[in-house]
Amino acid sequence: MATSRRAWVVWGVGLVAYIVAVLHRTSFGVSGLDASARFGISASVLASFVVLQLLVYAGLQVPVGVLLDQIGPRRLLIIGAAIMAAGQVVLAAAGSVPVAMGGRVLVGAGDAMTFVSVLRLVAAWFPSGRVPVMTQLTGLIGQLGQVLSAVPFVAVLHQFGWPVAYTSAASMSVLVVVLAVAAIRDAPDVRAVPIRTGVWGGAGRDLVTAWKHPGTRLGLWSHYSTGFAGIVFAMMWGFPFIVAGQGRSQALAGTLLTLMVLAGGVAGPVLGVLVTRHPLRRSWLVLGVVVANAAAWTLVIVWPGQAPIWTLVLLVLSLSLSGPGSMVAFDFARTFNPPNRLGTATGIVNVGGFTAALITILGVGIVLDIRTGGASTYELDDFRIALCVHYLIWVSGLVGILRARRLVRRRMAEHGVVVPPIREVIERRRRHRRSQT
Ligand SMILES: N[C@@H](Cc1c[nH]cn1)C(=O)NCC(=O)O
Repeated sequence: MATSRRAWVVWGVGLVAYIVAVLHRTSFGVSGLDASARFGISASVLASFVVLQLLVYAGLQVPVGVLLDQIGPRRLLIIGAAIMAAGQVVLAAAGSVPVAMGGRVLVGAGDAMTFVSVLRLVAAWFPSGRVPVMTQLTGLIGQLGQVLSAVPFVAVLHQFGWPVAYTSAASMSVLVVVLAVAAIRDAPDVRAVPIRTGVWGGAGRDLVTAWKHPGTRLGLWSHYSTGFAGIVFAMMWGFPFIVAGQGRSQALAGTLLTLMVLAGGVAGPVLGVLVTRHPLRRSWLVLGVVVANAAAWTLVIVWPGQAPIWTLVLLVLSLSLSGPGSMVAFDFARTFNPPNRLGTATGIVNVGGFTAALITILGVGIVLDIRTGGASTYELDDFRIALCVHYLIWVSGLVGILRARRLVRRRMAEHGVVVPPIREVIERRRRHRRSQT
């Protein structure tokens, strides 16, 4: 299947929808100080907005995935954009914490519908060999939304104030609705992807079948183990750790976070190409990302006293693999499930990283609170202990990956596909190379 011009247009509009979703997702974080002043709230209440939003996002992934298989990506994307626009309008007008939280719930709900819809469009419109790279590019370019919230959104906020900033963010989603209505179709040949509009009876069965396939669970555990570390660092604890824990400047913290996004821009396409070239070795890519993340954090955590800058650079370079690594998980969902169950399977996979991030953000916060007795004056040693929550996720994730991988390989062997152990492959290649010299 060749890629048509229409495919690029559909992907382009889907991508704009995802960029705008990431803009909405991150807009509250960048207006934290203004939010504190506007609603008179403390840092912990502010953090609870992030937690609530992640909770709604993660909690809706499975129902949204099921819905995607029923109504198709075009409609779901449009509904998601409309809900996010409503959420940002509510926030623009909010004068109290409960109303503002209601706005964030709507944003989290609409956001939950966007990424899975775009991935479904990618799978439907692009040849399968191109899907891993297009998936990586989608995840990668989507993060531009974070830049849009950090720069133009903050500029409008400070120039024209809270209501104007949030209303203009809402208007971006109205634009997405218009573009999606005009340009998006579920698939090149709608009959090629059976969207079972109105057939809800099979949804529960699909959910069970998708879950029962070990390939879906391999995706879930892969997303869980790789995706969370980057989210935790970027959305919550990276900045405070560098500034309050490591005693570095805010400028350096900002530079390191930017470096993480830029390095992710290189890592994403590289991982996409590796997945295309070595589809039977995807789990090793995932395991490599987990080991790289854990090793870099361990180095920084055990370093006596303030860690040198090069270790912090190494940490953010390693964490830049987190987002792209988690995209490999969606490839498991895609290749182990038929198109009519892909939304459900993608939703299940996407629960992983966001749930793990939620647990870690809360866990680190709780340990910090216990250590400091609730005062928000954190020392390096407090962070050292609190950040160990990461290991719980890595260990449980690795167990999940290895168990699901064993079941996947057993199932593949039943269908005549035997994946030779990596040691055997390396040895075979070494012997082959020796015989040629
Ligand atoms: N892994 C992320 C996206 C990503 C890719 N590269 C950096 N981040 C993911 O799972 N995204 C889902 C979403 O809704 O953003």
